[in-house]
Amino acid sequence: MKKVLTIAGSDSSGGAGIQADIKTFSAHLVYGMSVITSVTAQNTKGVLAAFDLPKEFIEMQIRAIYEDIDVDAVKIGMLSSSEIIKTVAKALTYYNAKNIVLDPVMVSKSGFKLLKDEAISTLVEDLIPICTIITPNIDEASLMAGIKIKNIEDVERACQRIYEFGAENVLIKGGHLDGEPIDVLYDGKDFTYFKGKRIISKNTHGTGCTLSSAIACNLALSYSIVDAVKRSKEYIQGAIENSFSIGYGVGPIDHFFRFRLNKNDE
Ligand SMILES: Nc1ncnc2c1ncn2[C@@H]1O[C@H](COP(=O)(O)OP(=O)(O)O)[C@@H](O)[C@H]1O
Ligand SMILES: Cc1ncc(COP(=O)(O)OP(=O)(O)O)c(N)n1
Repeated sequence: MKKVLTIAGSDSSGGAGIQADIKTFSAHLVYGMSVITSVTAQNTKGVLAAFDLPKEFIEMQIRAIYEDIDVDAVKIGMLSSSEIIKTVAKALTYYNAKNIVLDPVMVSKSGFKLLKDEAISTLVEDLIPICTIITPNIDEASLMAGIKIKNIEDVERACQRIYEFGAENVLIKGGHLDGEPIDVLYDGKDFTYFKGKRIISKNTHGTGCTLSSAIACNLALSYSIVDAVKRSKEYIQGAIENSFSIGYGVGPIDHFFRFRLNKNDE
């Protein structure tokens, strides 16, 4: 059984963060584990508050796992401060962690800041260089690359700029550009384009968390980077197609659509 770890924040409403990651791991039939960095009070309407765990306790959780269990891949999500980023980077370097997938979570869809502005440079300097792949959305890529992204040419330039920070691969997600969602992968040499079909749905809570977790699962399952992204893109497409409403705001996607015999299964 492959073993995959998420280091991320908790979403009380279950659509994003640790909860989305663990659901994705289960749907990929890998064994899921978690290191919680922050606890958010969150629902489909937005994030009410976030409470960071002490860095010593985050380090202790990482130690508990790596000193006992062989981790096949690790996905990193919400790390809200420079202090937490440095703690995670140092621990993963110490344990020689492999298959590191970084979703550089900055702001929730509802507009709540999940990463302090002053910590972006720490993310770039301390964490990106140890990552197998980083998966920013358009806004996150714009901020890191210092490029206003409006089209695919801008996406390609941003990929190259972020690659220079030291990640092995850069995947810029195209969900927030007009038209069909195209995600662009750059490995320092070639660009690969992953085209999706835009689904008109208000229920897209946790799409970024889910895509990065699926990539971690597929890397753990020994797929190449290109195949891992291709399979994860197919997975997110199906999960959004089967998204559903709970609450009054942005509802979740269906992590388990492949397991349902028909659409009316509860
Ligand atoms: N409406 C949509 N229809 C189909 N795919 C989408 C849609 N919105 C986002 N995606 C896909 O979901 C993944 C997450 O993308 P994105 O929404 O850009 O990231 P984030 O959730 O981090 O803001 C990407 O693979 C993107 O192409
Ligand atoms: C605890 C926590 N982590 C990450 C996010 C952001 O999730 P993401 O999939 O990038 O997008 P939205 O769910 O915000 O649409 C979050 N909200 N909470």
